Amino acid sequence: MTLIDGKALADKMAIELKTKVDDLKSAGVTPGLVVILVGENPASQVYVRNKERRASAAGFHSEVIRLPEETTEIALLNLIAQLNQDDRWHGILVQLPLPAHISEEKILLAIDPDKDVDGFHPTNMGRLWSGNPVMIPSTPAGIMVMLETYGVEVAGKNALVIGRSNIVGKPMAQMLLDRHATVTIAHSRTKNLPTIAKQADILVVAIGRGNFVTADFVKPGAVVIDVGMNRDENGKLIGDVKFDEVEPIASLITPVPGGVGPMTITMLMEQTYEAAKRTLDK
Ligand SMILES: Nc1nc(=O)c2c([nH]1)NC[C@@H]1CN(c3ccc(C(=O)N[C@@H](CCC(=O)O)C(=O)O)cc3)C=[N+]21
Repeated sequence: MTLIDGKALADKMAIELKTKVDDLKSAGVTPGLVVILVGENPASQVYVRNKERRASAAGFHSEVIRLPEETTEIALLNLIAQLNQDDRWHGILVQLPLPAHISEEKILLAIDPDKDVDGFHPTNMGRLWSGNPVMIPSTPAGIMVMLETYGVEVAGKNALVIGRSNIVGKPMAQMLLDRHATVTIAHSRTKNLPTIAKQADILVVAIGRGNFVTADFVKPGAVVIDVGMNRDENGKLIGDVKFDEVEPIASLITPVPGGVGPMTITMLMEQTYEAAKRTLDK
């Protein structure tokens, strides 16, 4: 069996989370997650609906604030300031990408780092890179849980991360490094990528190009994690890895859909729960 079933793991963790949330509620705290969605990006609509469903299934207090495309930067900053002060919310998530007239950097800086469930605030990035993670990006966090659950040895292994975004590639590299992998980060300017990829025991692909990784990139027995979310010419969801070709070579591989995506949402929920629990210690 070579498949890493992210959907099944997410469903299992959701049941366990519900129990933990019930206990926290008995102690007087209901985890609260608020998601802000600006504009009409159709892909964002799907993700946000999934988050909403998972949050209410876990027994969270949850709300999606939908704002029109023409919302100004200052209006969004004011809203965030207000949510930062509101004790009902333990997690604040601003769905990316934002419309071009709003600075993502300014918006991410405005979120209280202790409520930044995405872990995108520079304070949280710094905490992660200095070995004191608090809120961490959900996609790589979910990948680490999948590796652990499927018994993948990370220490001493060659890990290659293809993609260098702040959201996936960079935090992924740091989390693998923290678990003692030898980490390489490759990207669009990397030369001889198939040759480098063939050295990897663990290959994480987050480059955003459909079917980019083919059989000639993959060392026999490698663990292949596909973060890609692309649409093919028929509108079908496809990953960055050519699954049918790579699956027979890999020892473990994540499918798209049903792999990394559901675990991303699970980790958002877990981190909101953890943030809510921390308020008990204050
Ligand atoms: N501030 C912010 N935080 C995010 O975490 C964030 C974001 N912005 N912007 C967009 C990306 C993308 N993302 C996904 C989450 C779940 C699935 C997911 O559940 N995918 C399902 C299928 C979904 C489908 O069928 O379209 C799967 O892979 O099985 C996908 C993508 C979170 N993102």
